[in-house]
Amino acid sequence: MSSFLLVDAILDQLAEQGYAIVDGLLSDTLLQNLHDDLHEQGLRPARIGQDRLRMAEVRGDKIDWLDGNTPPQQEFLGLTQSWQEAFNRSFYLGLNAAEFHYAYYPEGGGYQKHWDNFQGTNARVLTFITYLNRFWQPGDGGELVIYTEDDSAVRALVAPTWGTSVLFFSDRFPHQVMPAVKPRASVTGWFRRNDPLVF
Ligand SMILES: O=C(O)CCC(=O)C(=O)O
Ligand SMILES: [Fe+2]
Repeated sequence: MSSFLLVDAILDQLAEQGYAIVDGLLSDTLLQNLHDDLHEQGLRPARIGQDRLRMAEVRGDKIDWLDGNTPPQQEFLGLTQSWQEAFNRSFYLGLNAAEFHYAYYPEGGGYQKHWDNFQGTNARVLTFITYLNRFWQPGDGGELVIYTEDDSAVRALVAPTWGTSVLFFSDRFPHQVMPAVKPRASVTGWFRRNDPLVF
């Protein structure tokens, strides 16, 4: 499927179920270049919440924010701009910013169940993840578990395989990363609505 049709598929799935799972949104070349770029960056242990505590038992990944300082980051961020416009056109979301980071979970790393907004904020509107694990097999763990909005059951289970992309409305779905048997890499980020009146 062409990437234009995939964006349409994402819009349809988001409208119908609040989340979308697609394969092939990014070209194989871009996936490879992002993968190589991730491994060249000096990733740092991720921090939790506004107090920026580091708690490896809650969240085991290392991250590096994309600032567009390499060609694959520039290409990726350009694509996210066009998607942001499509999301705004379809859903009137008023998205006006986006942020993305590489994430790398070492062997055994996971991320306990959480929502993606810090308490008392709702700037993160849409969560986006693309996985960069070429040889992921059943049994390697690291699945993304998306729970129902009332947090009563599992809604979807996503294996973090090469080129799989996931989007969901950040405020609606609690989710979790199961411990990975092998190191697990991704690009993760958020389309945001930053309130211009709040400083
Ligand atoms: O990598 C994933 O599948 C999800 C990551 C996540 O939930 C997060 O970074 O907030
Ligand atoms: Fe999350």
